[in-house]
Amino acid sequence: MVDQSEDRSTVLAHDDVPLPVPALRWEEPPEGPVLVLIDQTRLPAEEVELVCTDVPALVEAIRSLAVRGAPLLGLAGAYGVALAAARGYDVTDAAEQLAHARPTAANLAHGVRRAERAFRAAVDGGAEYEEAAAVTLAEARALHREDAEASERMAGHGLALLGELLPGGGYRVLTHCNTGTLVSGGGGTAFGVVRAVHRAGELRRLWVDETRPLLQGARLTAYEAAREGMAYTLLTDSAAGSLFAAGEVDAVLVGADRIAADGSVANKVGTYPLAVLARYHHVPFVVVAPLTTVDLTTADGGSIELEQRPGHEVTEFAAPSAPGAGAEAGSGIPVAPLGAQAYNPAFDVTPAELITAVVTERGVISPVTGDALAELCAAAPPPSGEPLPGDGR
Ligand SMILES: CSC[C@@H](O)[C@@H](O)C(=O)COP(=O)(O)O
Repeated sequence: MVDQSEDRSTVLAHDDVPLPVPALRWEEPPEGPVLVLIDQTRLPAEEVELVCTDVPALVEAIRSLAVRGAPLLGLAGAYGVALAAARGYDVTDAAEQLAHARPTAANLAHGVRRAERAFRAAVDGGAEYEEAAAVTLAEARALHREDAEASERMAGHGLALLGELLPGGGYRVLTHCNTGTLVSGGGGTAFGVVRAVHRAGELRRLWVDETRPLLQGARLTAYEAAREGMAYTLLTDSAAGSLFAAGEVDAVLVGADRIAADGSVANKVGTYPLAVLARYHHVPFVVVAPLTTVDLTTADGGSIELEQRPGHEVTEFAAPSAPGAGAEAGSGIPVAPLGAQAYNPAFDVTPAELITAVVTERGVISPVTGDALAELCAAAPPPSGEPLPGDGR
């Protein structure tokens, strides 16, 4: 399969409209179905669409973070399988490539396996190939709708929770990474709650961690906050401590990439230090995530595979919005001596005991324990909790 991704080089004309600009959509031009993504590596300087016509192109978009964030990775995975089916590629091979494109977000393998199971069930049930492809696409669309609904429910639960934790309103919320419309079929996870707080007139300030090294906070959350008309302030990740010490943070809201059975949460690197700071300063630390992020097959935080990214993301500054910026060592501006070693985990793990509450579409867990998580999932266990044949984890 040849990488046929195409930079449509369209600067989207959405500057004057609030998000949601769909971060991902399915299109069926005469040449065949495609998955259209907003290239998140080029935001905020340019809103450029990336058109994926095959699975290797989508895998590359996932690895390069053109498409990113746990819930959106789930959708990309499911639509990727649908794309493989619709274009007549080997679905099993496509599912393997997609499921392992990045290791930490539970949603990716969940979305892939859900679509793959739908395809298999259709084929095993005697469906013609085209019909099975249509079933697979319908499954991806169903996941998309469910994710949008989950966003809405989490926003409602999160808003109510903040009202209980912090009576009086007028919150100063600190967030990390990017968790809004750009990562979801709907309004997002933690940022979805922030938006609900803002729309309720209760957001005094959004503190946005820049989120080193790839600046998802500075480039993406600030972009979403600006479009929502929020009062927001950007800070370097290392400035968070002094902000807590000054009493300027009322609550921390973050998303999650994988929640283990013991309630430990893997999220963007830098989340764990915020949880430690929040505990020391008696500030609520709240995780917002759909049940597709819960992985009951991973026993504890120590068993979560944490993606390690290339050192050049730390030793070089990528020029924002240059096509493929930062993708290759040597393509950015060096900020360290040549040959410097860099430690660059993409995620860290926050233990359950540091988390005030986990907000899901099905309700809020607080205190966060493995038992409470299992109970929440028990009514209808999240599909991500099922063993995933061939998932290799
Ligand atoms: C989008 S909700 C939670 C997480 O996916 C988010 O906080 C995050 O860590 C994303 O990491 P990224 O490496 O940008 O995909």
